[in-house]
This record gives sequence, structure tokens and C-alpha cells, in this order.
Amino acid sequence: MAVQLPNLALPTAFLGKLDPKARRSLLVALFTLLLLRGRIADLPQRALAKLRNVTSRPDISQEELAQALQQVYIDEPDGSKTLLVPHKGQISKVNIKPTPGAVIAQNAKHFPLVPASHKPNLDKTFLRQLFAILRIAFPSWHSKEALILVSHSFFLVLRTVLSVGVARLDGHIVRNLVSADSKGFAKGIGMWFLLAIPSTYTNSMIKHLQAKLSLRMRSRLTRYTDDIYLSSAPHLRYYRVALEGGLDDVDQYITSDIGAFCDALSGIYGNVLKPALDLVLFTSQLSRSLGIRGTAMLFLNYYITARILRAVTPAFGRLAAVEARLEGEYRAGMGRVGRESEEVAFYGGGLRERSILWRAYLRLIRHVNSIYKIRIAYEWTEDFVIKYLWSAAGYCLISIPVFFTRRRRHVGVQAHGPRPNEGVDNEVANRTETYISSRRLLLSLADAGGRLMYAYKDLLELAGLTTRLYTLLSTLHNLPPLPMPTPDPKSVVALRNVDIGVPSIAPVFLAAAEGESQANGNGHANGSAKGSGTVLVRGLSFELEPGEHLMITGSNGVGKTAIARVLAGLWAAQGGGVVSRPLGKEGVFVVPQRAYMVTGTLLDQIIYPDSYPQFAASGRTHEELMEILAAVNLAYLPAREGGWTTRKEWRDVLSGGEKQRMGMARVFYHRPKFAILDECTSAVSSDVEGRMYEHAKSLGITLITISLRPTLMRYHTQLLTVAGDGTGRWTLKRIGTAEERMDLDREIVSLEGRLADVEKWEARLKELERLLSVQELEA
Ligand SMILES: Nc1ncnc2c1ncn2[C@@H]1O[C@H](COP(=O)(O)OP(=O)(O)OP(=O)(O)O)[C@@H](O)[C@H]1O
Repeated sequence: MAVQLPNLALPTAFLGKLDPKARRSLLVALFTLLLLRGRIADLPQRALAKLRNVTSRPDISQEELAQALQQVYIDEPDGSKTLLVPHKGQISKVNIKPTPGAVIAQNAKHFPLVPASHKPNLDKTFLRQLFAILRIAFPSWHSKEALILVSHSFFLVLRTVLSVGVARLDGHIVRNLVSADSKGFAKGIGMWFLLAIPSTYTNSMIKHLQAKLSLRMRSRLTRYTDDIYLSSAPHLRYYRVALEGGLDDVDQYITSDIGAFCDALSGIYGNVLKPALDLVLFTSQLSRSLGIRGTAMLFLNYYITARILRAVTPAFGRLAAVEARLEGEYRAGMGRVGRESEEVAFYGGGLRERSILWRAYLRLIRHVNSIYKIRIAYEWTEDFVIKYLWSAAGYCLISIPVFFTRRRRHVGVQAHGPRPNEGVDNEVANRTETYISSRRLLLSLADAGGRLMYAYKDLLELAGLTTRLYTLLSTLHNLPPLPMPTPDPKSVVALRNVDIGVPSIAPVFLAAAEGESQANGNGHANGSAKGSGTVLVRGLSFELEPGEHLMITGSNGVGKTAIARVLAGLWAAQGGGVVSRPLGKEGVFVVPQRAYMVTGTLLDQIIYPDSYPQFAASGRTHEELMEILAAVNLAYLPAREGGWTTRKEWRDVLSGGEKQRMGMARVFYHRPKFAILDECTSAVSSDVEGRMYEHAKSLGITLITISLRPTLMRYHTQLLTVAGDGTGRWTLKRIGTAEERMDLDREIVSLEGRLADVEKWEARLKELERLLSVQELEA
């Protein structure tokens, strides 16, 4: 393929025709352009950023900034959200559109599960997985990502064309040097600088566009993944992905693997396209001076190189996937210590944790080291082949026209045609020019070959990362939706003949896992290691009308919380039973056993899971929030912590009891029809606990309490006791009328009082025994 080169003689001739003053000004202008190229390249971006920022006032007040920080986002009428991001003293507005359910359903077809035994490689499966992911990263041909890709490709082609120009100019300058043509030499140097401007600009644009492409793909994929991962009922994928999907350390997949995949993919595009283009263009250029024999040898050289390197290339894809998994395990360990630091500190478990983390780190490092070792042999062969074999082949190829062509009439890479006054000197100059141009082309060719070989290794690593990302996306897409509870028209909570059991890994994943264990796969666990599928409570039936309060009790681990999970719709009811309840958090609101504090302000803690914009839209006031805090004995918090907008790590700031009371404050804020309270007042003093229970009832909230404390029985009308003897038996009893409950209360209080005296009686008994034994001895 003969590619027409830009004729460099033209600009040189044009410069030559200019008078010295004009030439100087032109060169000064070009240098200025060279120096300011960074700022010039930034111009369109700055203009775009200005357009995007709806609020472009340079300085906003601290108050406005605080307001924006609290507001976080604005709900738009079309269902999208506009995020308010404080940025350099301004507020940037970023509109985020949630992924429509139809798009997710459409995409699900492209993400069938891969068996855990699948090993990442450059095969059909890799292409299928890559295209499935690319459908998300490039949603259409007129998306911004596609535009960046086109610009990136343009600069990649431009760089190759410029490289050929540089090679020609190189030969031309040396030719003028050999033939002592000072004017031609000076012109060549001028051209050299002229060519440097687009060349350097092109290089920086390629890097910039590559990074930008990676970032945009990452944003697309992260947003999409977040949309499906953080899905609400009936999917609840964030909750079910580990237990039912068998995928651990999802945070590593989302925060790290997506970024690594995008970097690898955007890099690979340049690393494959550019050298491949170089190879075609330089080969075509060289073949014009090498002739058929030379070109055939060049191709033979390519073929031998490819065979050698293919034979010595290790399974980089699998190695990359394992590295990402080990990285995830180490990261998860670190996260756990950060999260549970206080518990670890109380136990003095620092050294133990260190040894656990060291083990995880060493596993990772050992693996990375083994990759490095494998790479030595590979890179040694690659260097030998690309640098030395190709250079030797290059010298031989260049010598072909010199030794075997008697009289060269025309050389393809030569800047000018044959000169009319050819003498011996000119012949040497021409030969030098050809040699220098061909040598530079061959060096570039070797470089292109080297990069292509590296690209092969990168491609294998990309295959590994693709498999990781595909595993995440296919797991999320294939989690079957949970059966939705039937909305009850009478607003009752009812279970009819429901078996309660730990969900096992979904059958669709078990089928794909083909009995392989996680150790040799890509993250899918063996189902038997997860939920056992054993039934905890059998044939459970009850119906709870508003105003009827239920207490669930039973020994530890019998399945009390499991009942709450089924009622809340987190676990599916088993055994064909039916769950009916009023829907939404206005219907049933659960306060779990472990207190959860959200990132944000003090106000955010009370209104969770609502956000500040929802609070603002509801018309509720700070006074109301204050009343709620008073009801849970936390009225001192806003003053103590510096107001409603204070942001702190509330998990650490609040005490255990305070966190539990905050959980009750959420119930009072949302005022659901039913509240499931799962041991959520175990650390609260009984007087405050009692007041909170009374307050909940006065608000018309029907309580379903899971507790082992008999003192709480007085606030309930029904008692469900789970036997916990392995049979799944249970009993449901009425606790009685208010008067009966008062009697029970009185009895409980008197029994508790008498129990408190047991220690005293035991001590007295011991004392008497001691006295008796002393008297016996004396007798
Ligand atoms: N995600 C899970 N994976 C496997 N087993 C689980 C899971 N969640 C709960 N279980 C098991 O189910 C059983 C019942 O758990 P549940 O949390 O309902 O107990 P509980 O009755 O509330 O106990 P406690 O009074 O100690 O809170 C336990 O044996 C527990 O180990």
C-alpha cells in the first residue's frame, strides 16, 4: 500500500520565499504557539465547563456554600437529580439521570452467566463479554465517549503521519550535512522545529484524550453499576449479591476494578491502533525502497517474532484477575479494622488483626512477585526479539538496495527525485539520505512492534479485568427479583403458612458454577458455603391489625430476626406461604439490631433514609425534629454538637445507647403504620425505653418487637415464641387485657425484686453453713 507523504519541500520553499522580517515574525508566532499550546488546548474545555456550570458566579458566600452542601441535590421534574457540587468557591451543577428499568432489562440479555471454571483468555467469550460492557460504556454513536474516541483516533493517525514526516526530514537534514549544503541544512532545521509543534501537541493530546476517555467510561460504568447495585425492592441487589449471588468484596469491583478496566481499555486502543497503523504505514514506506525480496523478509520477520512471543507469553489475563481478587481481600480486611476499630481496641486485638492483614498482604505480594518473575523471562525474550533480532534484520534489509541494486533511480522515502547533476558525491548523499530515513523508519517499526507485543500482554490483562467486571455485572443482572409482599387492603401485617429460612445461593448461579469452587474461579462461591437453606421456623401464621402489638421472643439464633427479614421483604418467604403488609416505609419501618449512622449532618441522622431535599419538600420544621429528639431524650444533641448542619463521624461520636435512641427518633419522624423493633433498645435505660414505647403507641404506630426482655411484654398484646429446638415450632399467645398485663407487670416487678435478693440470701446461706461447721468442730 503506497501512502502519499506530505510534501515537506513545500513549506520549506514557502519559508524560503518570505523576506527575513516576515520569516522571523512567523517563527516567533510559531514558538509562542508551541509554548502556549497547553492553554490553547484547554480553551474548549473551559468554555464547555462554563456552559455546564449553571451557577458561574465566581464567589458565593459561605452560607450559600453550606446550604449547597446540605442540599446535596435537587429533584428535577423529569425524575433526574441535579447534584450540587462545591468546586473552587462555586457550585457546580451536575445533572444525573437514573438508568431506566427498560435499559437494565434490555442489557440483562447480554449478560448471561459464565461458568466459574472459565479462564480469561483472548477468545470468543472475551469478545462477547467486552462488547456487552461496551454497550454500557458507549450507549450510542453520538455520545460524548464516541466523540472523544473519534478525536483520539484522529490524533493517533496524525502522529503516525508526522512520524513518517520526521523520518523523511531526518534523512534530508543528514543528506544536506553530508553534501555540505549549509542553506539546505538551515532550512531543514527550521522545518524540524516547525514539525515539532504539531508533533508535540499531538502527543499531549493523545495522552489527554486517552485519560479523558478512560474517565468518561469509568463514570458511565460506575453510574450504571451503582444504579443496578443500589436498587430498591424487589431487587435489593446490594443486600443479596453476597448471599444469593455468591460474590464477595463488591466494593473492590466497583471502586477499583472498573477504573483499572477503563484505564486498560483506553490504553489498549492507542497501544494497538497506533503501532498497527505504524506497522502498515512504515512497512509500505519501507517496501518502496526494499523491493519485493526485502518486503517478503520483513513479513517473515513479523511472523517469526509473533510465533516466538506467543509461545513464551504467560496467562496474563488469569494472573490479572487473581491479583484483583487478592487486592480486594486485602482491602476488605483493612476496611474491617477501620470500621470496627473500637471493638478491636477493647479486645486488644491489634496484633491479631495485624497478622491477619499481613497474611492477606503477603498472599497478594507473593502473587505480584510471581508475576514479576514470570515477566523476566517474557520481557527478556521480547527485548531480545524486538531490539536485537529486529535491528539485525533491519540492517540486512537496508543493505538490500545498497548491495543488490546497481543503480537506484528512485527511492520511496526520498524527499526529492533524482537530481540532474548526479555525481559520485551526490550518489553518496542520496544513499546516506535513504539509509537515515530507512533506519529511522526501521527503528520506529521496531518500536511499533515492541508496543504491539506489549499490547498483546495488555490485551491478556484486559481479558482478566473484563472477566472480573463481567462477573460483577452478570451477577447483578441475574439476581432474580424477590417476590413482593401482597399489599393488604385492611392495612394488616399477616403471614400465612410461611416457612422462614436462610436463603441459599440462587439456582441460576448454582447452575453456572457447575460445581466449581470459588478458589479456581472468578469470584463465584460454592452454594453450600453460604446459606444452608435450612428452615428455622415452620408454617408461621399470624395476622396483626393496627393497634395489636406483637412481641417475638425465643432463645438466641432461633430465627427472630429472620422473621423480621421476611416481613420487611429482605428474604423471600419459603414453603409457598404468603406475606401481606402495607407497602413502603410508611407501611412497615424496621429499626435493626445494629444501629446505623449515615454520612452527613445531625439532621440527616433523624430523617434517614430521607434526604435533606425530601425533608425540605415535606414542610416539616426543625421544631418538630426537636420534639422528636426530646421524646427519645436526645434534646441536648443539637446544642452539644454545634447545630443541625454539623457533620461528624456519628458512628464514633454517639454512644451505643444514643445511637439506639436515634433509631427510635427515625421511627417517630417517619410515623409508619407498623414498626419492627429488633432489639433496638437493648442499650437504652428501661425508664427511657418505656417512655419511647408509650410515645410510639400514642402516635398510632403498631409495634412488632423482637426482644428477650420480659419487661417489654407489657407494651404488647400478643406473644410469639419460637421454640428453637430444631423443629421450627412456634407458639402465639394473647398477652391479655390491659388489666391482666398490669397484673403481669406487677408480678414481673415483684419477681425481679426478689431475684435481686437471691445473692444476699446465698451469701447468708453460706454464712450459716460456715457457722454450723464451726460449731460442729467445737462440739
Ligand atoms: N446471612 C446469613 N447467612 C447464613 N446464616 C445466617 C445468615 N443470617 C442468619 N443466619 C442464621 O440464621 C439463624 C437465625 O438468625 P437470626 O438472626 O434470625 O437469629 P435471632 O433469633 O435473631 O438471634 P439473636 O437473638 O441472637 O439476635 C442463625 O443461626 C444464623 O446463624
